[in-house]
Amino acid sequence: MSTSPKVCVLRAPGTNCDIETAHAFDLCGAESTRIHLLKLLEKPAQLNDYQILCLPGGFSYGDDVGAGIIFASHLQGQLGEVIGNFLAADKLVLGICNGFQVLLKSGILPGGAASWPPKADQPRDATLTWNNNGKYTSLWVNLGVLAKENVFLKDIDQIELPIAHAEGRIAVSDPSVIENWQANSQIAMCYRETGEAETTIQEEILPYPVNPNGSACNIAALGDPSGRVLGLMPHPERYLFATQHPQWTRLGLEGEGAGIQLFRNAVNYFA
Ligand SMILES: NC(=O)CC[C@H](N)C(=O)O
Repeated sequence: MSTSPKVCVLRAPGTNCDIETAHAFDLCGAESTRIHLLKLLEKPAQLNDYQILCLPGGFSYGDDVGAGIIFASHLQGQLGEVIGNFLAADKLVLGICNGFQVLLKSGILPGGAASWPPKADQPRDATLTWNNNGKYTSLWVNLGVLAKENVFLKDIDQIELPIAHAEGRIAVSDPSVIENWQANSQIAMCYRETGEAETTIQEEILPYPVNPNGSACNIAALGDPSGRVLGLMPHPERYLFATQHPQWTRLGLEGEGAGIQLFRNAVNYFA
C-alpha cells in the first residue's frame, strides 16, 4: 500500500473548513483532494480511489432542517453503495463538527460498517442537537480520550481544542444507548476539567464552559466499533500550530499544535 494515503475532503454548499482540513492532512504527508459533493454525485465510484474520507466543518446547506441532515441524506441515498464499500474496506472516515453531525445523522456513526445501510424504518437512537445555552458557542475546551484504540486517537490522552457550534449536544433516546457505546469502546472523547489525571465517563453533566453544550455524559466524540471511524465536535484542524493556541505566548508554546496528531495518526495507519 502507498505510504501517502489519498484523502477525499468532501465539501458541500456551506462547508467552510475544507481548505485547512486538507492542509492538515497534507502537512502529515497525505495527498488530499477537496471534492464537491455535487461532483461526487455525478460519479460516485471516484470515492473508491481514496483511503481516507473526511467530512469537514461548516454549515452544509445552511444547517437547514437541522445541521448535517441534507448532506447526510445524500450519503444515504445516491452514495449509499460507495459509502458501504468504503466502510467495509480497511479505510478511515473522519467527521469534524458539521462532519460529525453528518456522520451521526446519516447513520455512518455510531455503527460503522456493521449498521450500513441504515434501515429506513429504524429511528436514530442518538443525535447532535442544540447546545443547552441555545447559542452558537465558540471557545477552547479540554478533552480526555477514552477510545485509545481508535486509529485517530493513538497516543493522545488529553488535548485542548477549539469548538465552534450551535448544535453540538449529544442526546440519546435511552441510557442503554450510552451503555452500548461504552461496551464497544465507542465513546472517543469527553469534555473534562483541565488537569485531571484520568478521564472517566460521568453521568453528571459538567457545567459550562467545561462541557460547552450539555452533551450527555460530557461526550465530545464518538467512534465506530472498528475504531476506523471518528466523529468529533472540536476542530483539530484549527490547532496545527502552537501559535493558534490563545495562550501560546504565556505558556511558551512552540512548533506544532496538538491537533495535528489526529491527522498524523490517520496518515501513519497506511505507512
Ligand atoms: N463549525 C462547524 O462545523 C459548525 C457546526 C454546525 N453547523 C453548528 O453550528 O452546529
